[in-house]
Amino acid sequence: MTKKQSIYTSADQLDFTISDLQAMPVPSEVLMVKPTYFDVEYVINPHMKGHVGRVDKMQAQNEWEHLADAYEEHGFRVHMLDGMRGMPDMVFCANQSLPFIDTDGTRKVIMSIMHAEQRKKEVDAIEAWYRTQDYEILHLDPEKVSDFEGMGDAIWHFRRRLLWGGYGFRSSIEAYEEVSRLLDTPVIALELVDDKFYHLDTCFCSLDEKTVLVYPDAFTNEGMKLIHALYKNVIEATSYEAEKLFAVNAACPDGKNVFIQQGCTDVNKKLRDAGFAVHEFSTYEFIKSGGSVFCMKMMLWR
Ligand SMILES: NC(=O)NCCC[C@H](N)C(=O)O
Repeated sequence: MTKKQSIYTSADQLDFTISDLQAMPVPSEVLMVKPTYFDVEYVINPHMKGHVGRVDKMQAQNEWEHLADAYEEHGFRVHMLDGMRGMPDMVFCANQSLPFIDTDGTRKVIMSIMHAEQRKKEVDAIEAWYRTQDYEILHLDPEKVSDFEGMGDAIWHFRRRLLWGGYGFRSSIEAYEEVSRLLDTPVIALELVDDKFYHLDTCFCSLDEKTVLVYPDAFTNEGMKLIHALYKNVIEATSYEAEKLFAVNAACPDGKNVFIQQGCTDVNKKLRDAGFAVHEFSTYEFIKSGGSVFCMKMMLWR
């Protein structure tokens, strides 16, 4: 596909369909950061309010282990990185980077520029791990980009070279000009309008090439038009399940199996009706910090 434009912010700019885009392999490995030092120590999103010092560490460890086991049971190799003292949010390892595989098989990663001061030092810790993994490491120009929180906001279309990029709270739209240039990939930029859905991964879950799970009120009308223009099936979560159960912060690592927080009855029925297998997990301790299944891992290519 010859790209006329790299960043798309409205549906009338679209000059391609999904089938015009190059294919991208599905990741086969997962990075998870152990929750040893996970806690709620500060408030940088609305979900953390009232939860400072209230994490049940033992329960968090159990929840994390069940999730890690599930990736292994589904055939993914899981890299488990030690958490670090003083970095209570490092366990949300979707946020410090955006990995990528090039058309020639080169593995690259763009390191984040965290918006929250409290989380900035996590990026060096994750970068040090990528250095042991033969990834080409790329950095955004801090003169041009103030913030970009990796796969919290930048989500690959399943199996296609197209990036969906949320902006407004933790990442700025300028980041996507840089990301698009560095990865030579078009980006659909979606403005986020509700601070309870401060990362794209709280309101947009790419399930397969044709299907996405969203919480519509987190987007502008134009954003929803873009989503409907490129996805045949748009599954919508209710406000209760999206906000209280983080239903949309689910993960569908293989286009078939959806890993999701327990109790999302309405979304689960819609997922099953659409042909997906649903696997429920308790992530209540992590929801206290504003995260759930999706942001507790990073998908990687081997
Ligand atoms: N949604 C995500 O991608 N990550 C969850 C991050 C939670 C963390 N307490 C934060 O506010 O940055």
